[in-house]
Amino acid sequence: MEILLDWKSIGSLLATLMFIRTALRDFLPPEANLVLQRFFKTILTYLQPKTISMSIEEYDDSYSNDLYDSVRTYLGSKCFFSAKDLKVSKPKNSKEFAFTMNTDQAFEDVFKGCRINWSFHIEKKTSDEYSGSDDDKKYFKLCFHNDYKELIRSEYLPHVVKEAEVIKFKNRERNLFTNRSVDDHGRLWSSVPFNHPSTFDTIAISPVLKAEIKGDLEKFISRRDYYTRVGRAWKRGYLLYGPPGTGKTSLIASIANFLEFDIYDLELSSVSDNSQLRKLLISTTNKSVIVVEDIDCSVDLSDRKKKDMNTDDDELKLNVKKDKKGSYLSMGNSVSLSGVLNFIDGLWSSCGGERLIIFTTNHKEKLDAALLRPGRMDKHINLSFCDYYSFRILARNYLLVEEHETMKQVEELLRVVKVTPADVAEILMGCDEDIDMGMRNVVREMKKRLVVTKEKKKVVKNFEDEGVIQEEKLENGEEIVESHGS
Ligand SMILES: Nc1ncnc2c1ncn2[C@@H]1O[C@H](COP(=O)(O)OP(=O)(O)OP(=O)(O)O)[C@@H](O)[C@H]1O
Repeated sequence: MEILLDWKSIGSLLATLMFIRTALRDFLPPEANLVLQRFFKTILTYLQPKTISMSIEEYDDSYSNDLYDSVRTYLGSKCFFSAKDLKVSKPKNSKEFAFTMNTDQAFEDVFKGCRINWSFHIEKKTSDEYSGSDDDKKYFKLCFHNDYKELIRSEYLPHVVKEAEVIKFKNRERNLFTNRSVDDHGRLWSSVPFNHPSTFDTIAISPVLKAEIKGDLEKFISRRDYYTRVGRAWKRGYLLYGPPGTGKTSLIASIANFLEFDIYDLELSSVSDNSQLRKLLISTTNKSVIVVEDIDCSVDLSDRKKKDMNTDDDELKLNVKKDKKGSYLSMGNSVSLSGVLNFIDGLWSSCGGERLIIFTTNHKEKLDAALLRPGRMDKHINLSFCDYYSFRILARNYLLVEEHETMKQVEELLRVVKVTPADVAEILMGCDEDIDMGMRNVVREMKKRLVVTKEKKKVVKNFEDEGVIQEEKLENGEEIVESHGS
């Protein structure tokens, strides 16, 4: 009954309003009419909701949107306490849990009196040149009162970016080398910390090589205009090769520290296809080092010539990977060699920022010539066994010693015995309070190896006489001789 009355009242109110409106229009002069119209318009505008929204998409014209990345990190740390539906994961090797908002969840943030409502959305995409037709459009949406538009632009968004950087930095510090970045790229990136201690001062390589690398890096980062002028991507490719334990990883950390670049450790064997590879690469930030370690084990790169003939890009899918001994591991990887080569060749031409791509291998000889040709790997850096100069750096780092009575002996032994800097570092580690013991242990280890080498040579000699010798190379590059006599 009450409802009926209400409807009746509304009806009569509307009728009255119509009557007044007609009366006003007929009896008031046009000027007064205009003023009244403006008045009603202002009231209507005032009554309209003043919330405005902005969306922050994952990709901006197919290129990754840095702001999206920052928002994800920022909200990840904030939403734990307030969002009602969270995704939680523990990235492999990470000590931390990662929280992310589920889709269509809301989270309210307050900044300088302004309430900001955040939500996360995923929409099915129709087709996209870069990321493939089945990719989803992901975006964050923020809604706030119109009055705070300027505050959001000039203060809140920069605040989000800054906070995200602090969070990322703390995560790196906490998780050190093993941390994988918590992102929705399938956890393919490992983020390497900025505070890795290896620098050009601590790395044990020859001074000539050190100066050469530093000079090359300095030249590279100062040549933005040059790269723009010649129309090439501002990138440089390094190939670090040498036996295990000679400092390839340490050199990468030294380079990143020197340039103050981020490091992305790309696990090629985990990338499912070329489009994912492309997407990952364009999602890297400017000023970054992209590392593909043990390239010879990641995909079967040596197979190129066989498969390259008369095949198109799709056919060129390599479904194998090898372990360090060269045996084939599980199938399923479908990153093509052409995918890798294409990205080296300049996928980033229009990305702007500088990027260094570093490949490492223990077996340079296994790499395809196409991968080694100039333009793809601008610099090949050989890291080898410990020489006297490198040893002195390690002794200084680990024992704080410049001179010692055994130095001469060490120098002579290093001429004939192959030890890696990692071997020496292992021996010296923990001997900083007993320098003599540290140095003695190094000498003892090298003498042991010398005896073994001499023994082996003797065996070779004997077996050579019997004609049943087969030479092989150990993985660490040390030549050994094994007899396969009957
Ligand atoms: N040239 C070097 N200078 C200083 N330290 C080194 C050097 N080479 C190796 N080390 C020490 O040995 C450890 C292992 O070295 P690193 O991982 O850099 O070698 P790598 O060549 O990358 O080995 P792998 O091929 O097995 O990955 C390092 O943590 C470091 O302590």
